Amino acid sequence: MSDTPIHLDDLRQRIDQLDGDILRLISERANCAQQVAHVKLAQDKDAVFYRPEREAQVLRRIMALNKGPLDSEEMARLFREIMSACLALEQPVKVAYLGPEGTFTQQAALKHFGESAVSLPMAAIDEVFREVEAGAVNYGVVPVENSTEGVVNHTLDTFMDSSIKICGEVVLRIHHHLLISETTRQDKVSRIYSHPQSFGQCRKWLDAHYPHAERVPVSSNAEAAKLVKTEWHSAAIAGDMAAKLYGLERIADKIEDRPDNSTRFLIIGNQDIPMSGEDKTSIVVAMRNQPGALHDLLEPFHRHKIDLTRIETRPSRTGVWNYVFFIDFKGHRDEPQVAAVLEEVRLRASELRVLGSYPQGVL
Ligand SMILES: O=C(O)C(=O)C[C@]1(C(=O)O)C=C[C@@H](O)C=C1
Repeated sequence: MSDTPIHLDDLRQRIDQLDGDILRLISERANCAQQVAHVKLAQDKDAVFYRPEREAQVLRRIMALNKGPLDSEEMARLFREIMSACLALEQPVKVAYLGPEGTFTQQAALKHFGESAVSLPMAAIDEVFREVEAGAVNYGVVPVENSTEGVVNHTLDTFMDSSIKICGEVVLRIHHHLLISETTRQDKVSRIYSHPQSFGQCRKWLDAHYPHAERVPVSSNAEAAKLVKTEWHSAAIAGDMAAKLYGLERIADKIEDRPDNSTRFLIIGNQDIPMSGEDKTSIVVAMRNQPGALHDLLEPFHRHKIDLTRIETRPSRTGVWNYVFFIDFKGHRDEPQVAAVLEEVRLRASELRVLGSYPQGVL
């Protein structure tokens, strides 16, 4: 360290200079993105502007290049927003999510697409699927599994009746808080509203701190936050977005039982996504009802050394789908190894649908 004193004014002058440079470079980048849009349109009048595989590559590269002092996730988040704004210049992306406003699903949508995306709340998971299928929005965001509470069955079931594709995934750390409004008598809380999954994730904390409060399940955490506004003896369990949206006070922070509590969301769309280099594939398979069916199904994955990341069984809802398995694994359907496994599985199964190959979540 040199002994020369550092002056605040000098540092601020340097920051002003750097901000000027950053501004110029971001504008140059935005100009490039506009030119990309022209090139895409010249190639195809129905060009798709959002390219998840490219976005994943950009973010991964930034994280690899980063030398600090900002941590790589923080840096990638900044670039996430720059890309989101650049994409909005090409064409604003419209995203439906499981609402209402203030849900974790909205937070996941913004984390994945950035703040420049237009996000639209839907009342139910099926509605998100329908809006995407109808082309009313470009993409949808739905929850699929939570590390504490397990799978969101409704999302998996909806895939069985739909031709929608999976275009991406995003994992969100879920922090729950106990929230009250300005009219709540904090010492008189006798009722707590939340989504059933959130009650499940905060069970031990509630047993220890509010064993006698009535737990009232509602359709979303945001709905819970809204209800608290009108009742002086009630509290809600919800996340930061809902707390901010309804102006509630946090009286207990991060009350989830497991500190690593997280939820995985899927990005759904009508598009096949090219390889990004680090991808996942999701399939749904129906097997004939016979002994050894599951072994037959999994054996090719084992032989080709393909890494399974999840397997779920759902009851079949038609005669054809005796056993239905939802399987996620590492790799892209265009990789020869993966293509070979899919071919083998197709021969053994009574039905196979590839729901999508997509970049593994980066942020
Ligand atoms: O490379 C592209 O295809 C672009 O449109 C540029 C860009 C970017 O800003 O880097 C913007 C949007 C896409 O989703 C991916 C990347």
